[in-house]
Amino acid sequence: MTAPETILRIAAKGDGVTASGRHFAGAVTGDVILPDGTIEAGPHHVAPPCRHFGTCGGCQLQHADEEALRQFVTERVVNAAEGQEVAAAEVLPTHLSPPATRRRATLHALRTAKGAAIGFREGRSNRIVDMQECLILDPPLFALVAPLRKLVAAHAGRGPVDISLTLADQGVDCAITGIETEGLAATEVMLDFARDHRLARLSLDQGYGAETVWEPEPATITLAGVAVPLPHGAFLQPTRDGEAVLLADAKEWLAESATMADLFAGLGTFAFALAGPAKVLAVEAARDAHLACKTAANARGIPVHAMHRDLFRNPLQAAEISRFSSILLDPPRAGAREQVAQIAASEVSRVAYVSCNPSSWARDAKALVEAGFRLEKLRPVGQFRWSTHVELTSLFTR
Ligand SMILES: C[S@@+](CC[C@H](N)C(=O)[O-])C[C@H]1O[C@@H](n2cnc3c(N)ncnc32)[C@H](O)[C@@H]1O
Repeated sequence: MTAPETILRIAAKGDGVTASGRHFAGAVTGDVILPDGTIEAGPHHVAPPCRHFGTCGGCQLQHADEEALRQFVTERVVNAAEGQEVAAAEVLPTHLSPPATRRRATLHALRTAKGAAIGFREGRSNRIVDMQECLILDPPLFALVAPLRKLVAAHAGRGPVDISLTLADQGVDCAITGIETEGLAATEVMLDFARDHRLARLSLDQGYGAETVWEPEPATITLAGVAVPLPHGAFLQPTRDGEAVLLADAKEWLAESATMADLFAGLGTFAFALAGPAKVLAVEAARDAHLACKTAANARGIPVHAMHRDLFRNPLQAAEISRFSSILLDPPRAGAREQVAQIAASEVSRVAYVSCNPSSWARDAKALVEAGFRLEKLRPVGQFRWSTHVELTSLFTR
């Protein structure tokens, strides 16, 4: 390289990119790459606030300031649309979740010669970063890290331990895989741990699936004012503030609809927010999530009809889709190619598409545009702050 080059944007995997298309790890928008390859920090380059940044795989972008982070999330979504030649009539302000709001996380732990290590893994490695601080976790989740370290040090075998933490209505729902509790004394230890730390639920998976050992009252998650039973491992939007933004968009965009289908509905995050007086069909393939949604809707007499169906193998057909005033879909990272083909072939004219993967969304968006839809609104959302995971909401009409 002969002349210094300025970083113009952050690429999908978190590297800084120059005008000539060169990628530099650790560089952010506005940094200058000197001829010897060193990074001269620009106005958007900040000192990473967490001591683990650089080794911990949980965050990739703590060296970017708020403006550069926002630009990254926005461009990921807008560029994905443009890459498929899908033009948005309006790009709404990007939402970024603040620090200390992540309400679910899976940590890894291992007993060591000195005690135990617990935390996220290093990037591209199985090594565990022993977490002394975490700026993304909701404080009740982080508060359990030190006690869990002690528990693993005293009671785990030599194998890996996985710990899923979710903030439920009653406190933290904790599911541990890899600690064996044979005998009464070992079980007592786990019960004491749950009681001492006021867990909402403690489940242990000893190779035969999650088994609840402590749950003083049924664990629930309140969605739009409805307390829904919380099954093990069920999907939840990662932050409350992010969920509120997704719901506000969906409610505004689908306000006029009398009947809706919420596809890939999970526990009913969108269905419960959109129902009444509107009627909502909530379709979901995970049986536990489907049953939780159904139970909550029936118990409260809410006009949500829960349907158990695999929408990859058996998407709602065009004739079924045409019965609804509008469709909301929020598929997993793979997107919803088969389902979108049926939506495209139907008579429905209003579709809200929420996505956690701009690439698969853009592919599906193109199929909708080819079927006569227009992308009216597009909002980039960054619930996984400081990471390269990006989400979005979008409204299509025809
Ligand atoms: C991104 S989550 C969204 C869940 C829900 N909309 C929410 O906001 O909480 C995607 C959901 O799709 C479900 N899912 C995955 N594959 C599916 C399939 N083939 N058919 C139907 N649902 C599926 C998952 O179980 C999960 O609940």
